[in-house]
Amino acid sequence: MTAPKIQIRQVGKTFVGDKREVEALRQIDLDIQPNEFVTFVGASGCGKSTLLRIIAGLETLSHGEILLDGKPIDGPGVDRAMVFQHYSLYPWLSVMKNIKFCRQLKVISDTVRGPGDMENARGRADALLNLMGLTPFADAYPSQLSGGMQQRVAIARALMPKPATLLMDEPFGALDAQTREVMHDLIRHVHKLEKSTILFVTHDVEEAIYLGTRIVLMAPRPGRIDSIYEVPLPAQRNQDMKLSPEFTELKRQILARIRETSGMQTDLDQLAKLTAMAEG
Ligand SMILES: Nc1ncnc2c1ncn2[C@@H]1O[C@H](COP(=O)(O)OP(=O)(O)OP(=O)(O)O)[C@@H](O)[C@H]1O
Repeated sequence: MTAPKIQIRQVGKTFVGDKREVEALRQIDLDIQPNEFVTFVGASGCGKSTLLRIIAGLETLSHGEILLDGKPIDGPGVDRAMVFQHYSLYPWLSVMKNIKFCRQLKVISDTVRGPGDMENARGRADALLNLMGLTPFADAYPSQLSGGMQQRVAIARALMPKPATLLMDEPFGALDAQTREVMHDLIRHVHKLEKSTILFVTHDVEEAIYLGTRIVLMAPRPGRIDSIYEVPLPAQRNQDMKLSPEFTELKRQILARIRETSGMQTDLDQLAKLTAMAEG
């Protein structure tokens, strides 16, 4: 059996403010295998983004440890790339320059690399542009692109340094339903092609099932893992699978569990009681 890509051991995170402390994560234990596609769902505030940010090295943890390829994470690295909901492209750079930007930084910072690497970088940038269907827009600026296209540029830029792990925090949250479907098939294709390990946070349960091989459902106050679901779909997916009984049953189970863990059910019950009282 292969060693896990990521080992999350007893991880806790408490944000300490002037007036109060927030326990964003408590006792998170999870192993993620190389080339897995794990999706994270759960009520708002259950710590999904915090966990991703800790793995990215953008946030420190308060307890426990996270091992990446057996070594503790001690900051950001080119082996991990993060994609956010807001595309955060450089508006003054063309599509091609946005994609190459991160790679250039890596090349400049790495004295062992020479001009040959710049050639490789150009080849990879061209290949990524092609993969994302952006070749005709290489010289366009972000403001000239739709939201879906901007997010494709952001994904291409994240993939440029060949990160083994891709951390995606609601990357398609701002896109319309049709564009999201296209992006879903694209990101599954990227996963297969690049053999990356993907951790993907979403509020959309359908998205979590369609993309993931495993779904981690988190619960809030404190943020913790509530349950883990294996997705009963084949590796090769298509949009029609969303209508299958396995898919709809899993979606029903997960939505019900999110309602239970978020306290929304109690709110709805109370609302129903109040409505009944008001009606007489
Ligand atoms: N920098 C911070 N300082 C203080 N509290 C924070 C900080 N970042 C997150 N939190 C708190 O930690 C908890 C978890 O937040 P986090 O954003 O990780 O949750 P989430 O599950 O991603 O939420 P959402 O689905 O709404 O994006 C929340 O209570 C949030 O208010």
